[in-house]
Amino acid sequence: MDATTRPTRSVLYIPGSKERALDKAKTLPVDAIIFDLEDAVAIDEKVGARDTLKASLAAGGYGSRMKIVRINGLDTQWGEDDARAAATMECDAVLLPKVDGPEQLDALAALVPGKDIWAMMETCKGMLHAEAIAAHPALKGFVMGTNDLAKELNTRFRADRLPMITSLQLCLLAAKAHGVTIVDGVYNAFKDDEGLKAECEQGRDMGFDGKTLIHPAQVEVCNAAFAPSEAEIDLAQRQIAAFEAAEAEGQGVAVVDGKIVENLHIVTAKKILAQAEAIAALSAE
Ligand SMILES: CC(C)(COP(=O)(O)OP(=O)(O)OC[C@H]1O[C@@H](n2cnc3c(N)ncnc32)[C@H](O)[C@@H]1OP(=O)(O)O)[C@@H](O)C(=O)NCCC(=O)NCCSC(=O)C[C@H](O)C(=O)O
Ligand SMILES: [Mg+2]
Repeated sequence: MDATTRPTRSVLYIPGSKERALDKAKTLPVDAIIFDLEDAVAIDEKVGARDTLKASLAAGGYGSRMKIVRINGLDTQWGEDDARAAATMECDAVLLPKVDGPEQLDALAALVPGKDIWAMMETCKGMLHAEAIAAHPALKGFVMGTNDLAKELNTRFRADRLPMITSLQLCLLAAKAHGVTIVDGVYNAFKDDEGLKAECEQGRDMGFDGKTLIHPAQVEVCNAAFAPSEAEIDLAQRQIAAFEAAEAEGQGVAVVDGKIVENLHIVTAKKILAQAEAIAALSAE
């Protein structure tokens, strides 16, 4: 499973200070976990959470779930020590909050040599510098921070997210242009399955690779929304078969369900099948 097919449908935040939640996550069918040292951890617990988290990651048990550690900003009193601690943790990536520009990633890269870096995209400056941030050589993923973004923009909550569509699109454009994974922001009302489903579907329609979550009850809805559906898998298989048959007859175009199928559609079809296989492999673990 490579970086392009590794599923990131569901990305669950876990407060790095909560041992019970750290243990619970080992049993949840999430594709990735953000072990949080930032906003989910109370000020009095910030320093202790580093040791709790380091011990939990060292003990293992998270299987093939991607392990991402979110540190505090480097401009806070905890950030640099968090980064030095994260550099020694059993994790796949370090996530920096409130990234305004690529120079902050340079500073983090010097503290966590060899680790992949992910960026929280949640400030107005970050939106305006999204392309330069995505282009950073250590940067492998974007996480939308829609709560902080709403705060900075002074938007009101709307189910259609119209006030932040431009920001979401700017980050999507930057991520796709540089082959970077991008996951959507959290849905705060964690008992509202219908609202979550609608926002997941909107995120999938827009091109997000997955969504960040705050509670185990959100995982199932999210995994379903960001996995290829049976209809999509069936269509992809028929497109590939039809295109191969057309090519064998010297044609460059096939027709499936009344719609043309060209080489570019086959690229998408093969990606869908690869994603479905990768998800099936995870489920079989
Ligand atoms: C929201 C919560 C505080 C609710 O917690 P709680 O009241 O304990 O929920 P439940 O009693 O329903 O929990 C049932 C069991 O599930 C475990 N649990 C709960 N949450 C998690 C979790 N996130 N990961 C793993 N396990 C979890 C409980 O321990 C219970 O287990 P058990 O007793 O064994 O059955 C809580 O869900 C929570 O703290 N969520 C995370 C909040 C968080 O991480 N916030 C920061 C990230 S959001 C953000 O910052 C986005 C961004 O920066 C932006 O700007 O938008
Ligand atoms: Mg935030």
